[in-house]
Order: sequence, then C-alpha cells, then structure tokens
Amino acid sequence: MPVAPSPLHVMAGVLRRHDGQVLITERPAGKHLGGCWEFPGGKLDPGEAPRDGLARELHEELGIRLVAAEPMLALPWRYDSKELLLDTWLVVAWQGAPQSLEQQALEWVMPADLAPERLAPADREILRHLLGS
Ligand SMILES: Nc1nc2c([nH]c(=O)n2[C@H]2C[C@H](O)[C@@H](COP(=O)(O)OP(=O)(O)OP(=O)(O)O)O2)c(=O)[nH]1
Ligand SMILES: [Mg+2]
Repeated sequence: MPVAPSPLHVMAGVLRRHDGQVLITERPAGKHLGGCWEFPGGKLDPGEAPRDGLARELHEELGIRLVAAEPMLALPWRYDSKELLLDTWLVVAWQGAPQSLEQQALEWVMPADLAPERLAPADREILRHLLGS
C-alpha cells in the first residue's frame, strides 16, 4: 500500500520588537509561493530539534542569533503540491540586526497594518492569531 508522505516540518519565526512591529520577508520569484511575504524560517533538517532548526534558519537568512523564543502556533497546511506543518514560534529576543543575507526583501510592519493578501496563504492564519492575541 502506498505510504502518504509525512508533512514537511517548516519552522517560521515571528520576530516581534518591543514596539509591536513584526518582521516579514519576501519569497524569491521562482520559488514555491514566490512573491508572497512570509515569516523567516525554513525546513527542519532530519533529526533536528525545532528550536535548533529555527535558530539555524534565522542565522542563515538574517544573520541573527536567537536568544528567546516560544512555540506560538503549529499550523497544519496543505498546498496543491505539498503538505506541511508550519511550526510558528514567537521570537522576542535576538542578537544582531536582521540583514537580508539571501537577497530577500525585509519589512517591519504592525500586524494591524498588514494586508493579509500580501502573505502566503498559511501565514494569513498566523496573522489572524497575532491580531487576536
Ligand atoms: N519559511 C517559511 N515557509 C513558509 C511560510 N509560510 C508558508 O506557507 N511557507 C511554506 C513555503 C514553502 O513551501 C515552505 C518552506 O520551504 P522553503 O523551501 O522556503 O524552505 P527553506 O527556507 O528551507 O528553503 P530552501 O533552503 O529549500 O531554499 O513552507 C512561512 O511563514 N515561512
Ligand atoms: Mg526559508
């Protein structure tokens, strides 16, 4: 019997500054959901702990060191082509200023000012969660 592929475990970090702004990044054209904005992160490596994977991705993409983060929302999601678990953490402390190390555009926004249509579809759920908390 065919075995369903297990969902891809994807880490996403919501960096939230003291003034309430959160960091969003633009997915490069040509990648899945290219041009959509998302929360920085990426796929967990096999055997990697979620917090370690989140820290690795934030370091690779933004050059920061994760200092304090907690799980916020584990969101199962299905796109046409793939099924994923979007493991979203709230990141409240880090070292260094986020830089665009992969040529991705970065933007700090107040969640209340963010138009949901700009985001990857799954991230609209994350935004809803942020607005309700
Ligand atoms: N990182 C991230 N991925 C998201 C978010 N929302 C969302 O739907 N996704 C999807 C897009 C992709 O299908 C998948 C992440 O895969 P990816 O290929 O971008 O991961 P990665 O950063 O490890 O990229 P790469 O090294 O393979 O280029 O999760 C989000 O907020 N952050
Ligand atoms: Mg990524």
